Amino acid sequence: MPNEQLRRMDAFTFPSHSFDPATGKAALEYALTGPDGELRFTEVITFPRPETPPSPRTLDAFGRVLELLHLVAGVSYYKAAAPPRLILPAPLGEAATALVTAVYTKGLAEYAYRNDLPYVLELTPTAPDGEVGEPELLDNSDRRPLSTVGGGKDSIVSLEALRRGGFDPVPFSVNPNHIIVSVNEASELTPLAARRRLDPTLMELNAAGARNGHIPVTAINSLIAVATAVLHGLGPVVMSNERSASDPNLIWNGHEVNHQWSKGVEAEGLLRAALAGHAGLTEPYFSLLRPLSELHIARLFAQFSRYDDVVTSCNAAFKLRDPSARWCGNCPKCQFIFLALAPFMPRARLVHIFGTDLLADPAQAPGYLELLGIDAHKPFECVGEVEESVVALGLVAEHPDWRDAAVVRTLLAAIPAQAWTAANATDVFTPSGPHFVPPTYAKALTAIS
Ligand SMILES: CC(=O)N[C@H]1[C@@H](OP(=O)(O)OP(=O)(O)OC[C@H]2O[C@@H](n3ccc(=O)[nH]c3=O)[C@H](O)[C@@H]2O)O[C@H](CO)[C@@H](O)[C@@H]1O[C@H](C)C(=O)N[C@@H](C)C(=O)N[C@@H](CCC(=O)O)C(=O)O
Ligand SMILES: Nc1ncnc2c1ncn2[C@@H]1O[C@H](COP(=O)(O)OP(=O)(O)OP(=O)(O)O)[C@@H](O)[C@H]1O
Repeated sequence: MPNEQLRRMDAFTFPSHSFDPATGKAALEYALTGPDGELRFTEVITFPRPETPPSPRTLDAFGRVLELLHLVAGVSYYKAAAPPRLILPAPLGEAATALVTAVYTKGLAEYAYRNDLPYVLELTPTAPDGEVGEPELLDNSDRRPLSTVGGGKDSIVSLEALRRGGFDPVPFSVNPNHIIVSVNEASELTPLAARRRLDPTLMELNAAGARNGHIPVTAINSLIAVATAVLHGLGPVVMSNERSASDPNLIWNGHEVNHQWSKGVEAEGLLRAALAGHAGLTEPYFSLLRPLSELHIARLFAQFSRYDDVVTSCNAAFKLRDPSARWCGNCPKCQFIFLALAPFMPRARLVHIFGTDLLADPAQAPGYLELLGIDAHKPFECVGEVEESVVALGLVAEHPDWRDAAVVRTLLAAIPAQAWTAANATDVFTPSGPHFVPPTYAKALTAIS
């Protein structure tokens, strides 16, 4: 479909969704509609099937989570045209409406900013009038937790914290690639996995120059994880989203633009409320690492060496097409994580993990200046706060392995005195800030501290 037709699309709708318990397949249908006709998409999610057939009650709760997933996963297709109207298929309660509205506005804020579509930040979904049935309560909070694994250091810290805290976690991933498979193998835990297949039409539209951009993928993965936990009679989904994920990159037209919005604490609260209000789940989902800074998590990760040959946080390794084998060694996320881990491990170990020494390579200095807040805004990537980078730089400057590294010398010469003052005022190693960690799970974090 030519791009002019796509740009005339005036509504995005959710025609239907279905689930087949015999195959574990859910089909989520979407449509862009406009004066030139309709463009349909089907996303297919294949859930792992439980050993014993789920009860009607379980299937009812699962179906309600699937309703939320249907609405949230539409962002991938909405963004190909960004029409002004979002038309929901059925009446929706307050908490679920708040989640869906936020996912299409705050979750798409970076996309709106980069494509210069300010109205996306103000989208208001419409739904047919009608009563919304109250869900039956489902309390699985005492069952084994499902702990998501993304291949990076954060999920590894959670997995190990849960294990040491005696929680017997089940690792879970959506579309696990070779990195995630290797991390799971290194953990020696038996994982569950779901498959997610985007409609191939989306790739054709992208190739033809349709609108494209960042989407709140963590909200989608989170709901797939919660649906899987419900289907398998498991307990809460444990995420590994840190404190700094809630920090915006910039303000645009009076709105916060946060690349990591769906990893932030606001999204976590909205998701929990929607799962309670719409599906009756009492303790469905929380981030264990929420009170911690990235630098604190890096320090905790350093104590686990069994993942050194496999851990990979670089997003380039998770692309659907042409992924890098492991760390690309040249993006803000690689740069940040290298600096964050450097104070807490010998240089030889870190260079082994990354396959390269970023702090010895002068070409990396400009990227580090951005991370330190000296040039431009915080990059649109999963990186920590500017103060965390400054604290890490202060620590490597005193570390015998790192203090003479070329990039460390360059950065120390460039950093203004006020940056040190601001960083000294923040205690990055003291847990703080709002979180939803249930009291029973608090011991998991103390077990690895
Ligand atoms: C791996 C990655 O960073 N992908 C982003 C990239 O996509 P690219 O075109 O380079 O390659 P693919 O990932 O193979 O995707 C192909 C196209 O498919 C569409 N798409 C993909 C996944 C999906 O869930 N929905 C989709 O619509 C999209 O049109 C792709 O072009 O650039 C894209 C455009 O900016 C991004 O949308 C891709 O981001 C992925 C959705 C992704 O998984 N990104 C995570 C690595 C990511 O950004 N994580 C954030 C968490 C943010 C959050 O709030 O959840 C983070 O680590 O900070
Ligand atoms: N493919 C996936 N399936 C399920 N959950 C995922 C997947 N990828 C990431 N996640 C989860 O989403 C959250 C954010 O992912 P993120 O990439 O920041 O974490 P990570 O891979 O654990 O660590 P790092 O920040 O070092 O990359 C984490 O809780 C992670 O477990």
